[in-house]
Amino acid sequence: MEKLMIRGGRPLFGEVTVSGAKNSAVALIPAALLAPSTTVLENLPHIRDVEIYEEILKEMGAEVESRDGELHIDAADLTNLPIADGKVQQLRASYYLMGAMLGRFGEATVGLPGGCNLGPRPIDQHMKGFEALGAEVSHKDGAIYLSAPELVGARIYLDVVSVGATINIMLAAARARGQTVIENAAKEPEIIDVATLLTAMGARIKGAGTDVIRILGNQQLSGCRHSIIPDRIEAGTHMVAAAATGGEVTIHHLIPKHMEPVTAKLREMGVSIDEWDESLHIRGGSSYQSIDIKTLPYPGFPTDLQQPFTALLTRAEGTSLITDNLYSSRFKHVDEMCRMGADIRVEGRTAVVEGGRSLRGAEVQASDLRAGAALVVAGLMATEVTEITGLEHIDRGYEKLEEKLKALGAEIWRLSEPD
Ligand SMILES: CC(=O)N[C@H]1[C@@H](OP(=O)(O)OP(=O)(O)OC[C@H]2O[C@@H](n3ccc(=O)[nH]c3=O)[C@H](O)[C@@H]2O)O[C@H](CO)[C@@H](O)[C@@H]1O
Ligand SMILES: C=C(OP(=O)(O)O)C(=O)O
Repeated sequence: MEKLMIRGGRPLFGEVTVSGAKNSAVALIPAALLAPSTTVLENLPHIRDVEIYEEILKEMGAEVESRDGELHIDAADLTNLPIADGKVQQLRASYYLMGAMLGRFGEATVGLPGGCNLGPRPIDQHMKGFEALGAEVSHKDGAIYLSAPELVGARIYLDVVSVGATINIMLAAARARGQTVIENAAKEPEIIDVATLLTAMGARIKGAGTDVIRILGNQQLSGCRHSIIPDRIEAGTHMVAAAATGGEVTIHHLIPKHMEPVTAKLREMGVSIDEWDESLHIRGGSSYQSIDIKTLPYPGFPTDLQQPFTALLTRAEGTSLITDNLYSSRFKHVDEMCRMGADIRVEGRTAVVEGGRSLRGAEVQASDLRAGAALVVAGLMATEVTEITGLEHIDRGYEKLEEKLKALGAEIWRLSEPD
């Protein structure tokens, strides 16, 4: 078993560079399967979700080679194997194999996805989209079977704003005959990234980044070269860690516009932030105001940073409220943080954080990716040593987290112990 050990209490100082976005990478890799040729993805993050995808693609007959931070995917000899179990359950974004394989072959068998356990995570809107494009959807032995004699563009209104459904429908629609219109689409930057790739492959896409996206399909897509956008959630995690330790950190390779909901909330607390074209400078203080946060689809405050913010808010003066409007049970970090001396209670979808508490090191477990990030932030703030287990969750989504924090002055190391 591996453990992350943190001796807290040291302010972070220095510079850190953000990696490519996890939630883009895991959509762009399956998108590359839509063309029977080679796509090169630059700025790929070295994270477990990407590694699992590479393994899945190799099993399906694609040639995959990782060199100099680039992933070369040659999908010419891709075979339409059922992808029913095993690796697909290790990550959430394996659901994009449905849209990609349906688009490429008109048929797909894909197991139900895994990913962070945040309460119910239905995929009914993905299925609604595939059906509108002409696919028949059936469930068999825990897998979903999709089949369409021909994919034909359609008008699809999403009942729920969903990142996954928007991208999955875009993938299948990129190879459909005619135009698809997605209404009430998600507006996340990762959706624009996918649209940029699909456009370079030969689809015509308008409106990505707004709530109406138009996709004119092309059955002759071809490979291309694409550079992945910076990870706004990793950037936000460093911003929170810098503020939480009262440090001073310059964060490079980010898009400040993507950080606006996070920047606004940190400024409201009293954190000083300077912005440049591709960098932010965070200057933490010794005391912060309490704030209220409500997570919403982009451009609202991201649910993926709700948990790390909870750790920071234990330092604020007064009571803060954090409501997660996307996931009803994204609070598994709370009990662990209470073991470290935090005073937080969960009331329905809201965490009530009593500020002004000093945290102390404890043995805690990361139950999901951002719970892990929250515990790392808590560990950096705490006195004494914090031991974090459940690192497989953190490794799904953060590239070299402890190396990056160590370079900022954190006392953090990984221990391997026999199980
Ligand atoms: C791999 C990836 O990109 N993961 C991100 C993606 O997850 P994911 O794509 O799973 O999240 P969605 O945007 O689809 O989910 C948003 C909300 O819609 C609901 N919903 C979603 C689909 C559906 O068919 N029916 C339905 O009811 C979900 O339960 C949730 O409450 O967006 C989330 C919201 O920003 C982020 O937390 C995840 O990091
Ligand atoms: C919830 C997340 O990931 P996933 O959707 O891959 O489980 C996340 O990145 O915070």
